[in-house]
Amino acid sequence: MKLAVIGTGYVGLVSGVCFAELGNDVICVDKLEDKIAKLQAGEVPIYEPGLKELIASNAAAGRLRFTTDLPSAVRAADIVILAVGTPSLPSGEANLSFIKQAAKEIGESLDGYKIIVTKSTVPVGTNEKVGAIVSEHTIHSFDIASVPEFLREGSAIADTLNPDRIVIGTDSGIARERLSALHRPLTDNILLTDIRSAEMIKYASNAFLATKISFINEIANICEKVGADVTRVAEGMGHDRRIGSSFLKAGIGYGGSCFPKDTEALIQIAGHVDYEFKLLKSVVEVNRDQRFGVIRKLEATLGELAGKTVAVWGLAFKPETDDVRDAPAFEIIQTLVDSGVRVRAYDPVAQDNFSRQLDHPRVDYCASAEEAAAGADALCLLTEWKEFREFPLARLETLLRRPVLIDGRNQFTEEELAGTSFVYYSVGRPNLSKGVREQSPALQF
Ligand SMILES: NC(=O)C1=CN([C@@H]2O[C@H](COP(=O)(O)OP(=O)(O)OC[C@H]3O[C@@H](n4cnc5c(N)ncnc54)[C@H](O)[C@@H]3O)[C@@H](O)[C@H]2O)C=CC1
Ligand SMILES: O=C(O)[C@H]1O[C@H](OP(=O)(O)OP(=O)(O)OC[C@H]2O[C@@H](n3ccc(=O)[nH]c3=O)[C@H](O)[C@@H]2O)[C@H](O)[C@@H](O)[C@@H]1O
Repeated sequence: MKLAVIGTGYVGLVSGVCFAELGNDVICVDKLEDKIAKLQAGEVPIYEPGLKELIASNAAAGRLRFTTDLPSAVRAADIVILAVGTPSLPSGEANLSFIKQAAKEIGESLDGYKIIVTKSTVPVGTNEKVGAIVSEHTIHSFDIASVPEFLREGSAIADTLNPDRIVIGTDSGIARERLSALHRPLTDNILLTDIRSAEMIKYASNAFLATKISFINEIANICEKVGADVTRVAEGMGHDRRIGSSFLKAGIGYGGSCFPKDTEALIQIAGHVDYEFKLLKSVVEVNRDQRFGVIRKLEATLGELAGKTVAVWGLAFKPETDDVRDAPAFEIIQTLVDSGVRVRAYDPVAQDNFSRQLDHPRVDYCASAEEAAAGADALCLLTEWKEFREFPLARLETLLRRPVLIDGRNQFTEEELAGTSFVYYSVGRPNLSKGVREQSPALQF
C-alpha cells in the first residue's frame, strides 16, 4: 500500500519505517526543513536503538522517502497517517493546533478518495473534528479512522513490529478492511471499534499504566516506614496473573512525553463532561511528589545541602532514549541548585538535550560517569542505564568524597553492597549502612 505519514517524531518515524519494512511504499512528511534534510542524508534526529539501520535499509530499497511537500505526499498515498504532536496546553488539555493545521493541509491536498488515520494521541471527538476540517477543504470523499499508537521509547521498533494489539476505530467498512490488511502482518489481534472508543482506549491505557506506577510508589513509601522491601512485594503481587508483574517498578515516578501529558489531558476530558476523575488526580499528585524522595534522602544523610556537591547519574526519563521531555531529573536538579548545591551531571545519551534546557552556573555536565562522581558528597542515580548498573562499586567508593548512594531506581542489591562502606538509600527498600540493614523502626499497634 502507499502511505503518507505526517510528522516525523517518534511515532511518525518508527511507524513509517516499520510499515516500509513490511513492504509498503512510505513517504514521511515534516514541516521542519532541517529535519527532513538530515533524514534524507541518512541522519536520524532521535536516539532509538535499531532505528538508523532500519531507515537506511528501507530508504536504500526505495520503500521509504522523506519530504516537506505534504500535498504531493498526500496525493501519492492511499492512506494518510497523522502522527503530529499533541503537547499539553498550560491548562493540561491537549493542544490540537498541529492536528487541526495538518487536517486542513490534507483537505486542501486531496485529489481523490483517501483513508485518513490519526495515530497521535487525541481527546475523544478529535477524529470527528479532523473529518469536519478535511470536509471544509475538499470536494473529494474520504474516511477517517483512529488507530492509536502504543509503542514505548527505547523499544519502539520491537513494540511496533510485535504489538500486543492493534486498535482500529472507524465507522467505514472500506477503512476497516484496508487498515486490517495493513496491520495483519504485525498481529492477528486486531480490535475493531467505533472511533470514540478507540480514542478513549489510548488514554485509558496510559492512565492505567501511570496508576500502576503511582500505586507501587505509594506502596514503596509505606514499605520504607514499615521496614518491608517493595521489590519483593511487587514480585509477590506480580505472580498473580490478574495483577501482572509489569509496571510495578518503584522509583522516582514516571516522566516522558506521554504519561504526564496524557494523564492531565484525561482529567480535562473528564472535566469537560462534568466528571471529576479523582483517582487519576491522585495518581498525578503522587507522581509529582515522588521525585522529591531523592532530595529528602539526601537531606537525611547530608543534613544541610547548601555548599555540598552532588553527582547525578542519568538525565533521560528512562534508559535507551535521548528524550528528556518531562524528565524528573529537571525538577530534582533545579531543587538541588536552588538549595545551594553544586551538581555534577552525566547521561550517556541524553546530556546534550538536557543541558540545552537546563543551563545553570552550579550545574557541571561531565564527560563520564566517573568524572561526575569524582569528589562528590553523594551520588543520585536517576536513570537506570546499564553502564551505571555495571559500574564497579569498589571503584565508586573511592571516587566519592563520602560514600553516599541514593539509588532512585533500585539498581543495586544488598549482596552487591555487602562489605562496602556505602550509606545506601533506595526506594521502598531497607536503608543500608556499610552494607548492613539499618534497624527498622518499631511498629506500634
Ligand atoms: N513519543 C512516543 O513514544 C509516543 C507518542 N504518541 C503520540 O503520538 C503523537 C506524536 O508524538 P511524537 O512522535 O513524540 O511527536 P513529536 O512532537 O516528537 O513530533 C511531531 C512532529 O510533527 C511535525 N509536524 C507538526 N505539524 C506538522 C504538519 N502540519 N505537517 C508536517 N509535520 C508536522 C513536527 O514538526 C514534529 O517533527 C503525540 O500525540 C503523542 O502523544 C503515542 C505513542 C508513543
Ligand atoms: O503514549 C506513549 O507515548 C507511550 O507512553 C509509554 O511509553 P514511554 O513513555 O515511552 O515509556 P515507559 O516505558 O512506559 O515509561 C514511562 C515512565 O514510567 C516510568 N516507569 C515505568 C515502569 C515502571 O514499572 N516504573 C516506572 O517508574 C519510566 O521510568 C518512565 O519514566 C507507554 O508505555 C506506551 O505504551 C505509550 O505508547
